Amino acid sequence: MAVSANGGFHPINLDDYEATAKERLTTQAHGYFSSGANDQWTLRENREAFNRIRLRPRVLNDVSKVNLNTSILGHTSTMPVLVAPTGMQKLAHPEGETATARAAREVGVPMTLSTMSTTPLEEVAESSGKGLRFFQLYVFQQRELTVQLIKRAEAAGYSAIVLTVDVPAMGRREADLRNHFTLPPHLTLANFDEETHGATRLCGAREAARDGSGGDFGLADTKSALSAYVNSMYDGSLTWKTIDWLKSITALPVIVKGIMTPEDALLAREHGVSAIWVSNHGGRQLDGVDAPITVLPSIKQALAEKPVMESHFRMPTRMAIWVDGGVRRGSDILKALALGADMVAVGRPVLWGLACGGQQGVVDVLSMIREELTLAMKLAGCNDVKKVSRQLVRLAHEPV
Ligand SMILES: Cc1cc2nc3c(=O)[nH]c(=O)nc-3n(C[C@H](O)[C@H](O)[C@H](O)COP(=O)(O)O)c2cc1C
Ligand SMILES: CC(C)CC(=O)C(=O)O
Repeated sequence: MAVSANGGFHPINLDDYEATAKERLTTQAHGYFSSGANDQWTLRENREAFNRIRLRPRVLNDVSKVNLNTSILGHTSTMPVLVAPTGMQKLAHPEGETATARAAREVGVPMTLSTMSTTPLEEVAESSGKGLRFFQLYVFQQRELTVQLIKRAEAAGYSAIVLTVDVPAMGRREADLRNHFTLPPHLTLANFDEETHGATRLCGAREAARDGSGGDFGLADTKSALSAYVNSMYDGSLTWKTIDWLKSITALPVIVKGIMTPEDALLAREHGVSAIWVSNHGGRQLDGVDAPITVLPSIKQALAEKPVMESHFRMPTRMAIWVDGGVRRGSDILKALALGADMVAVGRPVLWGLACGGQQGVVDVLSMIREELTLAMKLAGCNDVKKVSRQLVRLAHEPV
């Protein structure tokens, strides 16, 4: 049980954080954080897919010390884990994104800040100082607004732009429709001001839908203010040329988040991105798609089979692979690394930690992940994340 008889909170795994967070959050906030799209098949599959992957431990390999240090975009992370972008974190805790960023810095892992932050990106940067931060970008129909966001992220010391490409329209999150999701009056989308953006608050969904500048408004937009907002503000016309445009206006590395097929992974590399982020948005967009961990091996293989040589040095171009979705155990991270991921991201567990204990709660969640990963490495006979190989796992269709 997550909460002891005296009301103390003694979590022993990430699910305990989730159970306690549910008790502490409003119905609207918990519904927004936890839910997936439609029947939530993909949301469940993100977890279940990990259960179908078996580990193949080796023994007698001196695991008295385990090295988790990982290089990422020329920086160092104390483990191959990063914080995924999640919107509106002040719904979880009054210190919201600031607490998450400080916690990530304390633990020594990168934090990705969402465009949909309830704290201005500059304030997050200032409060977390030298911590490694990436900025997640949604492209707005107002292109100038998008350019301003990028310039501000550069000026504030973010080290990469993570372009999310799996939200050309809002996924159908039925919990949000049932709860008539909106931001409470004391919170705003803090990266924008009312004058330039016109919608720093998700006000009444019905009005937002009616006032929107474009898009087809359906039932969802009259029931969820977030749905109305996204469908009226985001640019649904993005193409691969958008990557070229983005690269032409920023010198920061560009990461594309939301890749789910080998075809798109190859295209991403052709367009010169620094990393692809294999993700189905935590099961919140298209229900019925595979889990990222399921598609990861075919993406890895396609990239290896068709290497691209850098013209000058004749070296294969190295595009990193990051993955997220349903990671709740240290052994999940080990499986993802074995199947070809360079970095593994966590979304909801960080929100549960934030809801349970603010900055310290997020530190505790990330520390628990580190402890579990270290133990999984030891028990699998691997003493360095750089040495994790494909031989460490067996997929269901492979012989024992
Ligand atoms: C409440 C919530 C808000 C999210 N907001 C964003 C966002 O603003 N931008 C984005 O690219 N992804 C967003 N995501 C997706 C996460 O970055 C990530 O892909 C997903 O949560 C990973 O799955 P997990 O929660 O099972 O770890 C959000 C996810 C959740 C649960
Ligand atoms: C505005 C939303 C699209 C933010 C988001 O990415 C999410 O809630 O999953």
